[in-house]
Amino acid sequence: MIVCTLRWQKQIKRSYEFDVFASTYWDKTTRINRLHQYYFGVLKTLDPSDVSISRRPASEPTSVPAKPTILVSEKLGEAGLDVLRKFAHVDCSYGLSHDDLCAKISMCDALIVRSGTKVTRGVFEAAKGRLKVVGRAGVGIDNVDLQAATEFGCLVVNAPTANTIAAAEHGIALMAAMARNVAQADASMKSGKWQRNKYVGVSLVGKTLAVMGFGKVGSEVARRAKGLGMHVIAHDPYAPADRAHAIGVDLVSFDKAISTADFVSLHMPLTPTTSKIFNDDTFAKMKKGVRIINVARGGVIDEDALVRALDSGVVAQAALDVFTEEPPAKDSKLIQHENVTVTPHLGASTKEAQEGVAVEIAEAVVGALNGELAATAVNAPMVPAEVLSELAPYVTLAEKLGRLAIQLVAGGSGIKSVKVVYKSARGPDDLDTRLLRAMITKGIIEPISDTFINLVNADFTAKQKGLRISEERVTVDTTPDSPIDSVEIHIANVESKFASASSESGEIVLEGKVKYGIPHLTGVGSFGVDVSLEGNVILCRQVDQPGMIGNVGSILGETNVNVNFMSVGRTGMRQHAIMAIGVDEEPDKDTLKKIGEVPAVEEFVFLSL
Ligand SMILES: NC(=O)c1ccc[n+]([C@@H]2O[C@H](COP(=O)([O-])OP(=O)(O)OC[C@H]3O[C@@H](n4cnc5c(N)ncnc54)[C@H](O)[C@@H]3O)[C@@H](O)[C@H]2O)c1
Ligand SMILES: O=C(O)[C@H](O)COP(=O)(O)O
Repeated sequence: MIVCTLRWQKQIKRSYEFDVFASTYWDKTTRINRLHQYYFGVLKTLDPSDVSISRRPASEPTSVPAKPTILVSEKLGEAGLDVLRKFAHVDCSYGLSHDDLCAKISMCDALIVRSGTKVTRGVFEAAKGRLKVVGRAGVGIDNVDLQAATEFGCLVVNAPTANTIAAAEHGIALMAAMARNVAQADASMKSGKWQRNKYVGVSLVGKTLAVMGFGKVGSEVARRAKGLGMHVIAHDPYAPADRAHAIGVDLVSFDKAISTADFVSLHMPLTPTTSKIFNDDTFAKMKKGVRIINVARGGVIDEDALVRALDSGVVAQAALDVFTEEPPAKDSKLIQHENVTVTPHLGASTKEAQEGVAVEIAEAVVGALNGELAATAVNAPMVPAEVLSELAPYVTLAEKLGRLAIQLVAGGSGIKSVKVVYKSARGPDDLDTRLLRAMITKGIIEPISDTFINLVNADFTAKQKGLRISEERVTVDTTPDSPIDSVEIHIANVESKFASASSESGEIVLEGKVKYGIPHLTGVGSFGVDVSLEGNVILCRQVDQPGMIGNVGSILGETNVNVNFMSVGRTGMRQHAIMAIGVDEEPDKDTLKKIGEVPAVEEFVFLSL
């Protein structure tokens, strides 16, 4: 806490207490300037010489993080915007061109889109590392380049549930409207005609509906179609049969579904496997006169093939909400086809769904910017909150062990494989190590590259750098109250800067534990040590003899380097020992040199955290 006294024309006007941005600004002038930057908008007449500052000794200054900026590139419900505005600067710039989006994105921490914004690799490149989260206010994430997001360490979250019913209702609406020529008859009447014979429709009751993709929307469509008296079958290679049976739906093969249905309703995501899955071949297998509804994604249909199937009468009608290109060309044969009913991607467009989606995505994005792992993460493992809080100190331990390990490798690179051993009283199913593996990867890679590593891109980056991280879980007989007893990092086939860190098998080995919530280094090579990992670490190998702790301690003390922890591990009395010293500051070169010159010190290394 800083106590700041402000004066106008040499009179003391007021004292304020501030949290300053960063506690590292020790000298008074800098701090005054810092406060000026913060308050200048309010105190325009203030001159730096009119501010006196004293640091309140009793408490530590805390940092005031700057508000993040969230760019919303498509219309989002007000309730969602309210959630965002409480936390961030919100820039609602709807309808940006791709170039304008790229120009803005490096000033944004998060981006919220619907299906109309293409979040390409170019967007991630233009973000220059600032973009942390992309929120998709809806289900389909085919407009976001997930591979690029992952490579750039950007989390992608979606809002997968709030528009399900809206989409299902739209599917049913399109099916009924198509079957009874509602749109065509409406247009005809509005052009002054009265064509009762032309628009004779077909009934839904008793007809077979094939639901292709029995997920959230597909199953809701199935439920509603049953209520309309239809016979419903479904195809979904990944859906559990009992969920389908529970609502009286049979799961069948793709060919069976398309060849027996009178109506085919599409509800699968657009993926490389489903792209153009409805094509000349598949239309040829359908019953003549079949009717097709698509509220999923335009790309699952080969649209030229659909036009051919409509022209030949194999497909009697189609009702489409989604298109390969959106908006489609005005003269598109498909859109203009008299047997086709179209809507401009309205499946999710109800007031209720849009408010729900907006809140769902706003909460996910705010949570992600706050460092929480989102439950709807698309490109990162989802770790439940309770697991996360239990693992928190081990996450810190994992990263620090990684950082220490890489600094022990001579040359600092050239590592091909790292083995991590988790010792735990819990069974393997009870121990989620993805987060720990990611943090070890972060600790190992960040000091030797300019890549920022997080849970999103850790595995990808390790693979890209040719680093294989293998994991082994060893069950030990300790208390299962704590998730992990110890974490070990083994790096094989590398030379160590500190020979004593290599075990008998020649691997660099470090072991760490969490004690009272604080990460500790507890093993180096074959030596047991115990040093809390709160600052930097000096490792010294020495001949075990009296006075060593005092000797090294006083060299550090002479240059005001504070020792926060010290421990000695030895092979035997008066034999070799390793002294592990935790230091708050980084000693200068001369101080380190003096430590190396202590006669009993055989080797030493400074490791910064
Ligand atoms: N038109 C709209 O406005 C609108 C609104 C909501 C959802 N959608 C789209 O609808 C689709 C479904 O959404 P959802 O929320 O039900 O998603 P979901 O993930 O709950 O369901 C998709 C289902 O498709 C299945 N599937 C995957 N590959 C398949 C394949 N090759 N064949 C058959 N099934 C396959 C999956 O197993 C899953 O059960 C998505 O494409 C989504 O983008 C569109
Ligand atoms: O995938 C979805 O959620 C739907 O296609 C809705 O897309 P929209 O948010 O652009 O309406």
